[in-house]
Amino acid sequence: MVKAAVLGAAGGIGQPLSLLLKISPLVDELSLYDVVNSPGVAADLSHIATPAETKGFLAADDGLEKALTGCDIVVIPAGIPRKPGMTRQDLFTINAGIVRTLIQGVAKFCPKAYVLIISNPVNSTVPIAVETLKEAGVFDAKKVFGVTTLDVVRASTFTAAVTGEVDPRKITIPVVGGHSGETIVPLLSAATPAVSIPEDKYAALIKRIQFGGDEVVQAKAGAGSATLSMAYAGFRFAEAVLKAHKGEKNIVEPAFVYLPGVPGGQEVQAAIGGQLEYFAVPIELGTEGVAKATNPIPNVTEAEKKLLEVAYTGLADNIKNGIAFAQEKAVAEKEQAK
Ligand SMILES: NC(=O)C1=CN([C@@H]2O[C@H](COP(=O)(O)OP(=O)(O)OC[C@H]3O[C@@H](n4cnc5c(N)ncnc54)[C@H](O)[C@@H]3O)[C@@H](O)[C@H]2O)C=CC1
Ligand SMILES: O=C([O-])CC(=O)C(=O)O
Repeated sequence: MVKAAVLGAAGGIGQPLSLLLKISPLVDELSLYDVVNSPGVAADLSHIATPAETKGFLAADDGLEKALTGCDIVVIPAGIPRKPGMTRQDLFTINAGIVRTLIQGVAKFCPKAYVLIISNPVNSTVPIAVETLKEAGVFDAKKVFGVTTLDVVRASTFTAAVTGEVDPRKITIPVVGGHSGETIVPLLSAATPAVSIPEDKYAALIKRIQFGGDEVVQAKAGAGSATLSMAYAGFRFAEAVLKAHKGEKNIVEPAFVYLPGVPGGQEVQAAIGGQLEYFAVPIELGTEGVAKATNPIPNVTEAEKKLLEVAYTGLADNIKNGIAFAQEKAVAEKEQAK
């Protein structure tokens, strides 16, 4: 029996993501939680003739507790999206608190669940989640993921558009680092199968993958950011976690993880200079989450080395902000409780 929860289920990502989970044979029970409209979304989805029992919960009447109790996997797309002119870090003020509160719920009601964080800025919300779980004494690094799959999906799509491959799914490109602008590092040299990008197209392709989110934000012109492609990507990652949980082998997807706590993470940390505790790398998934983080950068090109250097600097700041926020809140809460 697998129980999944979507927190932020009534939103632009939450609704199509919940639809994909509802029609997945990997899910037996589906909890939809939001501060608005989740019972409506749940009633709608519940008419679909698939086995997953679907229920909606609001904050009132212990909704978060009811949604999360017994959950095996929690996917979190709660929080505000960008408008044109904003960076993902501009979302921190509001989304940091939302993620912390929801993770406190996870710590209390389903501490052993896989936690998939979509809410931006991922480079900071994941450290917030980790600090919050540590504070509650229930942190398992193997089960906490920042979802960067959309960068991997975009890398396939945009690279295929350059090489002329008609099916982008046939191209796999590791995308490492973080999830915003220049912290996103596509390693085209490690593509499988190998791809040949004309020199005069390389910089534009990298930029398009790094700033793919902006394309959607601008096209939606104030009505939000990527939702449908993100629902596809979020489901793809959730499905990978659940398939590996059931014992399927050789499932590898990049995700943003806490390196000191996962198998292989310390080697990756050393390979990226020893400073950063968080980094997106290809993860081999197993029955208990991360089975192994793999070092994706043993053979990077000079151009990729430069991209990585820029990413390290940006990431360090984003991570620091997330940790500081969670730690300050924890101290303030303890003071208040005295
Ligand atoms: N990791 C990634 O690759 C991507 C991340 N995102 C991020 O995902 C987040 C959600 O984006 P959208 O779905 O487009 O936004 P949206 O505004 O359409 O939906 C967000 C939902 O969260 C709900 N919400 C707000 N506060 C909540 C709380 N305390 N508890 C539960 N639910 C709460 C809202 O009621 C709303 O239904 C944004 O932060 C966005 O930047 C978006 C695209 C890609
Ligand atoms: O660009 C945004 O704000 C949403 C996002 O993370 C993406 O589309 O990659």
